[in-house]
Amino acid sequence: MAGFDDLASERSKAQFDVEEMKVIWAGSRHTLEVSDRISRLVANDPVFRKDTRTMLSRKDLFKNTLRKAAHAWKRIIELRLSEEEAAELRFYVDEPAFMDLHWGMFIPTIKGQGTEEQQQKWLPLAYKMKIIGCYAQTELGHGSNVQGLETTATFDPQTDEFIIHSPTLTSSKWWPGGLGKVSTHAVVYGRLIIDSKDYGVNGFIVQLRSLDDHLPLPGITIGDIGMKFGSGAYNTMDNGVLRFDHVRIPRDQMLMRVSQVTREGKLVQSNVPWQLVYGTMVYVRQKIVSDASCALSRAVCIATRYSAVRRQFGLQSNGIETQVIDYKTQQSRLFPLLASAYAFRFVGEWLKWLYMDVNQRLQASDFSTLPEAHACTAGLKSLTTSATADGIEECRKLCGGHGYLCSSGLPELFAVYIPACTYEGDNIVLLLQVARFLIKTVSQLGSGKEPVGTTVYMGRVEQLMQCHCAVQKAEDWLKPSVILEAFEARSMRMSVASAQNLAKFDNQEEGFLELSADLVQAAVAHCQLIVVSKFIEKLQQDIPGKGVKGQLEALCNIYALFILHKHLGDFLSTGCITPKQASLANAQLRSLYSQVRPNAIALVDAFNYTDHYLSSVLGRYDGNVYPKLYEEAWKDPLNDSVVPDGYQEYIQPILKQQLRNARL
Ligand SMILES: CCCCCCCC/C=C\CCCCCCCCCCC/C=C/C(=O)SCCNC(=O)CCNC(=O)[C@H](O)C(C)(C)COP(=O)(O)OP(=O)(O)OC[C@H]1O[C@@H](n2cnc3c(N)ncnc32)[C@H](O)[C@@H]1OP(=O)(O)O
Ligand SMILES: Cc1cc2nc3c(=O)[nH]c(=O)nc-3n(C[C@H](O)[C@H](O)[C@H](O)COP(=O)(O)OP(=O)(O)OC[C@H]3O[C@@H](n4cnc5c(N)ncnc54)[C@H](O)[C@@H]3O)c2cc1C
Repeated sequence: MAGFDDLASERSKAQFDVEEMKVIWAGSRHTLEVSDRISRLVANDPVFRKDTRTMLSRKDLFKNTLRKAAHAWKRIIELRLSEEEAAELRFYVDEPAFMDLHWGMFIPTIKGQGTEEQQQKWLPLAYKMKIIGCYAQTELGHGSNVQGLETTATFDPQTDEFIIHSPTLTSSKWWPGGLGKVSTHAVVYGRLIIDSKDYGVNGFIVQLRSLDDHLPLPGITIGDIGMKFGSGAYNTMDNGVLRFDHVRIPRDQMLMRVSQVTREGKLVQSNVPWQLVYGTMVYVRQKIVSDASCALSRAVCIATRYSAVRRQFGLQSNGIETQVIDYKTQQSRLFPLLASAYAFRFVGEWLKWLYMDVNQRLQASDFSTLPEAHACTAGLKSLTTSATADGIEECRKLCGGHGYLCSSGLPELFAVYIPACTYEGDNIVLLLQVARFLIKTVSQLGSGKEPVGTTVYMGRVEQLMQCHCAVQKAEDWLKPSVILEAFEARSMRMSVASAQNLAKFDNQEEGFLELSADLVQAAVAHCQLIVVSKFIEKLQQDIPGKGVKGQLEALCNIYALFILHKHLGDFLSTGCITPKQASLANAQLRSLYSQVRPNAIALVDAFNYTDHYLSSVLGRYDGNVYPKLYEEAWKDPLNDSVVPDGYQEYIQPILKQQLRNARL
């Protein structure tokens, strides 16, 4: 039967060891074992079913999410799951919920911005979930502009308390996940006011609801901000609104690692940079990059399997039509996304390492790598989430009409994913941060301050401003050194050109605003260079397993040459390559697609996703698409009755009217 046979035959064609590729994808044999075991545990538990999600009303959907979260927590306790296993469980439960903000933002904020004493007081309560917290930063009037927040925290020396207040409508907290209906506590960001002087934004731990009856405490107004894009999707989350009317909290509930307020009302700065108040965002942006590879690989897995099952046109001698995956246009849209999923996986791995390294340095009072960590997390968060959101939509189109059905799993994946382009920093705003970092780095060249980390290449500015790409034949594009130089030269030249244009302005801030669209492109070029270089570095590691390294090399080259093709204007206009070399790159790309084609199904099998996680009829492991699509359609509540509700009120009268008109 079509589907079963197609995918089995595809799997038999694979030219590499899929089991070893699973280890590479997971990160280690241990991680693969944990992920495999937990994914099956979730798939086999009826409470974690997902199939009715898009048909539930908001209230039922939300209650179902609460049920799942409570059940997840119960299983975590019963099975004594480690933090790693619990995180895998959350991943495979696959539903945004208040727990994400509690574990992903509230706890990390206390850890990163609280003093030892504050951590000792609050963390045990949070770890045992005796309190549930969220991250209340964004307001109705300001999200990107954190320094523009209006909530006030005024110190009252009489009572040794802060008075938390929402002075305007636009100061209402707006968006925090978990806030609307669940959280008992929040880290609230507000302006620290002492003796009428504004000391800027800081974090405060505020209790919101009673631990007895869950009612908001006096002076606090809370609710959900309403339905969001798509059915199911992010509507499992209670993004909330919050207002304070002179709510008092003890002084020791200001997070005081960065600066302290004494009993006398004096502000004392510690030796850590004030930017640490933004530290949780660096942590979460790093996590979001890893998540991007998961979301993109999931969509790619669905589209690749379906493309091997789906046949259209091109009747062959054996009477069978062509698999759509064999069309070159399908390959040229699908395989770069497959390559991007792997590329984002490896850059995510590296970013996790970078974050851990920065954290260790911070503990030892070495703050030197914080600007680089901020630029990398901001830039890569922006690059990977934008590409993933676009990629999921492309996968939907790659699945033709059936991709538009909820049972394909793609519409809900798209709807739940796209806010990643906005939350934790709007993607353009974040690229502008990278641009500032690049301009600063360029301005310091030749000053004796050597560029570090991902900007080391800028130290070779003279060479990179003049070099000429050495490619003479298509295969030359397979050399990592050739690819790296082209990407480095493009990024260097775009940053230098931006810096030179900026220097023409008397007022640098005005110049930055005027040139911001170009600056964003320079930032994108730098971030793409990071992704390419981290993929190349990954290939320099010991990679066991028959044929595994070869497949990864092909994917790395596809990613790089696809980006080169997509941004050809940059590469040509900066003179990094010639039009002839561009056309050789394109020829090489086509040849790489042919190389990946027989391995495509095995390359998506290596993600090791269960059918439960994919929740897609089109992406089923067994390829049994058509009977299941047919079966799925009959489950729609609209098919509960043969004649629909409303027939007598609305259809019959029309038909009768038509009959009468016809008689006239
Ligand atoms: C089912 C249940 C199971 C239970 C299982 C339990 C186990 C579960 C385990 C784990 C689950 C974990 C899940 C984790 C995933 C989390 C989920 C995520 C969901 C997402 C929710 C979304 C949350 C949010 O959106 S929070 C709000 C985020 N807001 C923003 O991002 C705002 C964006 N704006 C900014 O960041 C900044 O204001 C700015 C960057 C735009 C800067 O503005 P600007 O005014 O220009 O600059 P200024 O503020 O003055 O700063 C100047 C200097 O500071 C430097 N700088 C800026 N930002 C940073 C930074 N973050 N770090 C370091 N330095 C920074 C900047 O470069 C300037 O430096 P300079 O040297 O002066 O140039
Ligand atoms: C699903 C979801 C969950 C969220 N969860 C939380 C949460 O838990 N806690 C929390 O505190 N917040 C949360 N947020 C809020 C989120 O962090 C902000 O929405 C985000 O930071 C963007 O800010 P904004 O809404 O103010 O966008 P704006 O800044 O108003 O953006 C609007 C437009 O203006 C552009 N723009 C803005 N500034 C500039 C500039 N300087 N230069 C050029 N263009 C600019 C942007 O690119 C964008 O196109 C969440 C948001 C969403 C969608």
